[in-house]
Amino acid sequence: MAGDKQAETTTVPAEAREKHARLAEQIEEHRFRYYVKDAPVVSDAEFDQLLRSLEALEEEHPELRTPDSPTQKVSGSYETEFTAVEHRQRMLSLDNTFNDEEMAAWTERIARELGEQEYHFLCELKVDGLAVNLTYEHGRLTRAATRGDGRTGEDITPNVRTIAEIPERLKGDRVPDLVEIRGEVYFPMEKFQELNARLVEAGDKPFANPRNAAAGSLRQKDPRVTATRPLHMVVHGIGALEGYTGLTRLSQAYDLLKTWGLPTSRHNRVVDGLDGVREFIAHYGENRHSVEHEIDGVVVKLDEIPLQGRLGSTSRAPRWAIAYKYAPEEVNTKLVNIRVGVGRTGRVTPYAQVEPVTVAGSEVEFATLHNQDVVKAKGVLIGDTVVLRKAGDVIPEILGPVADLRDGSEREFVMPAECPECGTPLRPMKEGDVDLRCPNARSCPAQLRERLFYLAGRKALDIEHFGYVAAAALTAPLEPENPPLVDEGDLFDLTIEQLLPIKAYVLDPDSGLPKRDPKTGEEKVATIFANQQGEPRKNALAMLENIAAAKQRPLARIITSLSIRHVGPVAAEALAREFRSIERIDQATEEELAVTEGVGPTIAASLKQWFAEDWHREIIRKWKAAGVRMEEESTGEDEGPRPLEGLTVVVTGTLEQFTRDGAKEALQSRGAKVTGSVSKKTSFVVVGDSPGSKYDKAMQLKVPVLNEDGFRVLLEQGPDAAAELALSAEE
Ligand SMILES: NC(=O)c1ccc[n+]([C@@H]2O[C@H](COP(=O)([O-])OP(=O)(O)OC[C@H]3O[C@@H](n4cnc5c(N)ncnc54)[C@H](O)[C@@H]3O)[C@@H](O)[C@H]2O)c1
Ligand SMILES: [Zn+2]
Repeated sequence: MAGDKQAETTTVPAEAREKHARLAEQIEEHRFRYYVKDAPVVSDAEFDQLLRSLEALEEEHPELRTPDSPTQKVSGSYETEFTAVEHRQRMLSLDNTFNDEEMAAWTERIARELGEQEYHFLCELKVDGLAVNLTYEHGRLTRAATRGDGRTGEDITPNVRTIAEIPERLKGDRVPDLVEIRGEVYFPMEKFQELNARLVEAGDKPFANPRNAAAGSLRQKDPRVTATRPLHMVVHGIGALEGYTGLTRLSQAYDLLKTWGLPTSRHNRVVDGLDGVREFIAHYGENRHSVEHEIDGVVVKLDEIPLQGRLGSTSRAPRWAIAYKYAPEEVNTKLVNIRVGVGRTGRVTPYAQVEPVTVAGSEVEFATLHNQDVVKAKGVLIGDTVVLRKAGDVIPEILGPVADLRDGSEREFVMPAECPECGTPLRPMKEGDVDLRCPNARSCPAQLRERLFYLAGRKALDIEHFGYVAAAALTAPLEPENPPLVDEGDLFDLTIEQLLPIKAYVLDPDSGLPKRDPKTGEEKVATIFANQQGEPRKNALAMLENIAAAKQRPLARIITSLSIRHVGPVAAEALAREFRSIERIDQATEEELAVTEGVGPTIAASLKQWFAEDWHREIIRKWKAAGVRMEEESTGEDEGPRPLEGLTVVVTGTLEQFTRDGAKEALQSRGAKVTGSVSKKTSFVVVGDSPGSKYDKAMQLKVPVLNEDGFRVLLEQGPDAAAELALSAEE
């Protein structure tokens, strides 16, 4: 008994106390870098993780939860260059949930506390920007401040006045004597790179991400600088209110704010209960990138204002609202190297190799950098810690460097002057082009490998068992010395005897780099087409069979497979339809080509250039001799262009600009088949509002899903362009 008593009064173990102090200090340091310097050195997710650890520790040892713990405060208060101003009503932070369970627990708590009361949830987007407080007195903007520690913020009135969206005067004749408007100021993602480019050019530090850019832009000593930044605002709350009564629902208050001319959100939705909340969370989880600003989650609030008052707040956050955070799309990682790759058309593009990180559910090791000017504009140095973003299905990209972590060992990237694979001096294709190209189109191993890989791919000849490794092995093997293919010409004459002795690197399809043995670290080399006994592998035989079968692909696919610049599957289809043979395309004049529907002058010029190369003509000659289809019978009927031929499309939900029949007709007139149920054979599912089960089925079967914008792209630009916009569960 005495022992138990003893245990109860025992103070927190020294170890836990030290851990608490260490964490608290780290958190304060990060907050200072984030809120005062606008230059955090860890990602938000890492920061949230630290805060969560501190909370867990305090859960275990409640004595550690003192009022000045970082878990109990709204950010911190710091000396800054700005004048301090008191908020009339405190500005709070929000408690976070990270999964459905936590969200359900919160709604249960609300239900328990409110008992019989009727209530609604107001779902909003959690705008990724910085919080500001606008004070309007008799309809006039008299002050704008940052959140600060929630009681005292920084006076940024002149800066906020430069934001066009924020009214100097509220509209309408019934405005309150005084009102505090809370909202989020954000910097649009698409303008972000422009800003960093300008900063780098002027010798200033670039921002790590758009949120820091918003905060840094707003917290400028000179408001003329702020005025040059494309800042926007979304209103998400009301603080003090005097001389106005009768507001009972927050959703209605927003309607009112809108009539006063304030920038309210068009995404808010009032729902009845947890199911509605879940739907909202799911919807914006899917459509995160069709919103005009970045979001890091959603915020769920009790809509009834009197009930908000009844639930009250803690020192840090209201009890009547909660944030739900989506999986982070930004992580910090190290930029290990910048490499250059050579594409199918010889374009040489730098790309980033980073320390592998998991982001948005997948491991990322490479990120695109487009060209040497982009590298410069982003202001990243090799060796930098960088912010890497992977948004949805988009290719990972580097946002910017964490400049504060530099130690002087970082170095600038220098674009090579020569092709990394064939040594030919690089040059722009045309004067004024930013992109550099390797002009050695025929035998640059990189270009040939990429062309073959494309030729065998789904968009062109669709040759199974002919992937990246085979393409590399056939064009640049380690043995024998002379590769079986020096261009595409001999593709259809390959024999198994040629394949068996080939030794080559086993390549990683993502990077094109040799795979390494995890134990020895050595690059993996293998006989690609033969087994250890020197007999043909099954795949090799299947590949040859499939190559032979590909000779009879439709003419349009044969044209596509030639990798003629600008001639993708859609243009190839148009050419095949109009000319019906390679020979007739060759013989057509540039004018004839240019006036062909779906072709146009750029493609016409490119075709003429292509056919002017002897080695290209030689490919055609060899293919023809090998029995590749070079012409197509006319079907006789004049059908007009059918760019969607062969596609099966399902339309579900309500579209804004099309009736269901209208959508169907638009598809059918372009040659697509429209069906009512989703299967693995469906090419696209077009979804409008409230799509229902077909949408779920599409996700389940990994069929590409298009929203209305994507649908329009499908109609106007064809399946390839639309596929890039498709949402899919693939990952
Ligand atoms: N990387 C770092 O070093 C670092 C340091 C400190 C804070 N942070 C990050 O800063 C963020 C801010 O932290 P926080 O304490 O303000 O908490 P928070 O961002 O999790 O939530 C509170 C804030 O959300 C904002 N908000 C956006 N949309 C809203 C809406 N519709 N309704 C109500 N509020 C809305 C408000 O400004 C509010 O103050 C967090 O994401 C945190 O990870 C990062
Ligand atoms: Zn080259």
